[in-house]
Amino acid sequence: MRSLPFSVVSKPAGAACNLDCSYCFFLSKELLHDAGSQQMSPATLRAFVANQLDSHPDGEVTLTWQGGEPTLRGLPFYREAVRLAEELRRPGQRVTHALQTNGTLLDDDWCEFLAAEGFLVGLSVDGPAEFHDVHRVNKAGRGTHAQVVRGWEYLQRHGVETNVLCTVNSANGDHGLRVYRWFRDELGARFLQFIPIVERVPAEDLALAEQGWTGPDGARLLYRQAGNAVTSRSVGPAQWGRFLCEVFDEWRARDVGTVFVQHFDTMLAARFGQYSLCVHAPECGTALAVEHNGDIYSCDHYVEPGHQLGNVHTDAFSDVLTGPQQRAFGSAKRTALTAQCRRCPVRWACHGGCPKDRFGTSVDGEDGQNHLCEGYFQFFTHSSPTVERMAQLLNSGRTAAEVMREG
Ligand SMILES: C[S@@+](CC[C@H](N)C(=O)[O-])C[C@H]1O[C@@H](n2cnc3c(N)ncnc32)[C@H](O)[C@@H]1O
Ligand code: SF4
Ligand code: SF4
Ligand code: SF4
Repeated sequence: MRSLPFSVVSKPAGAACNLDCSYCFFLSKELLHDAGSQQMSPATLRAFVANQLDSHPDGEVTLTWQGGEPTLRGLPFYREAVRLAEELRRPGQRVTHALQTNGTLLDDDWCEFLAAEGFLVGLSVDGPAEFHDVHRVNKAGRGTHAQVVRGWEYLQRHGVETNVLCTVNSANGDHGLRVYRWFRDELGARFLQFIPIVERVPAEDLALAEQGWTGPDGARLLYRQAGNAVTSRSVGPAQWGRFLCEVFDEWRARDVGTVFVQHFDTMLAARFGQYSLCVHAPECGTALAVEHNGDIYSCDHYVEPGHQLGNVHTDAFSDVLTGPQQRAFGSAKRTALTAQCRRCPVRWACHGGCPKDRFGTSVDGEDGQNHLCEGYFQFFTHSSPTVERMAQLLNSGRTAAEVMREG
């Protein structure tokens, strides 16, 4: 059978984290497991790596570590992961490594290793301190900006390839230009990804969710994609659209070809029928998540009962991907589009957005409209003429950056 291209994020330290970001529902996922260690065992690591390699017999394999905070699993675990990949890979198979981190525990030892092994690192930063420190706090509730910037500096000093992941939320949502310029001019970042915070929650759980998923009596709530209320930490639909438009205008005027913003690259690729971001692809279902105990889930945003597909010890990734449950999960993204989406002029770029955010009502009164639709529509409509022009330039053998000279 032909192997499907797919990706997996895995959680070597489970949902454990040294921070307590107020919008982070991933922390609640520890409730899925019995109390005890959330550390991925050597046996599960081996099964995970072998399963990945077996399911990509001829392609390139990326081992992506996430969390919780994956650096809590310690450097020896990753040295072993790299060694195992080398031991188990077939001739001609290439293995690359990626780590998504809050950056606060990075030091010279870590960064020397990450550089030597060619890791691609995603670093979470929500812009300048005045915004970042609102939500990205440690267990004592203190902002973590200074530690994250120190982590960035270690990464730079050792030449580690780094992407910045910036969530867009209630604190920074009205400041797209300031955030973008800070990344470009003060941090010196060149690869940026913006993720909208949409903390969807049933109305009856909203009060608890606003307190960070733990009530005064210590009651905890397992986060699920359910309900149609959102926390006050979430970005608003129009705010999300304005944020992206502000960043786009600055990028289009100055930075095409020198700063890479995932949403803009994705849009240009979609113009050529290629989909690099599941959120704006016609279908999804090829981005799996693996918990520390090896349990496999449909997607990192659906680590919840009802979406478990198997376990790395017993089920091949290639089988769970092509099984009926996951195929239905992936194609529902297309088949469940509302009539408003189906006739939308920017559907080619948007594709209705992520199913987890489809809890709004369409203009026709139909359920299942993306909560962020207004913002997506605004952004994709605003940027379409420029993207179209870039596509024309590329088709005529020129560079997309030439669009900047055209004013
Ligand atoms: C869950 S963290 C795990 C890795 C690491 N601890 C970090 O912060 O980068 C992965 C990414 O998810 C983002 N994230 C956290 N809470 C989120 C939420 N409610 N919605 C969308 N993304 C979220 C984080 O900001 C981070 O960029
Ligand atoms: S550092 Fe990452 S895992 Fe930890 S609380 Fe923040 S977003 Fe969540
Ligand atoms: S549910 Fe959303 S995040 Fe998950 S694979 Fe589909 S589009 Fe991507
Ligand atoms: S912009 Fe709105 S209507 Fe258009 S495809 Fe996206 S979610 Fe659907």
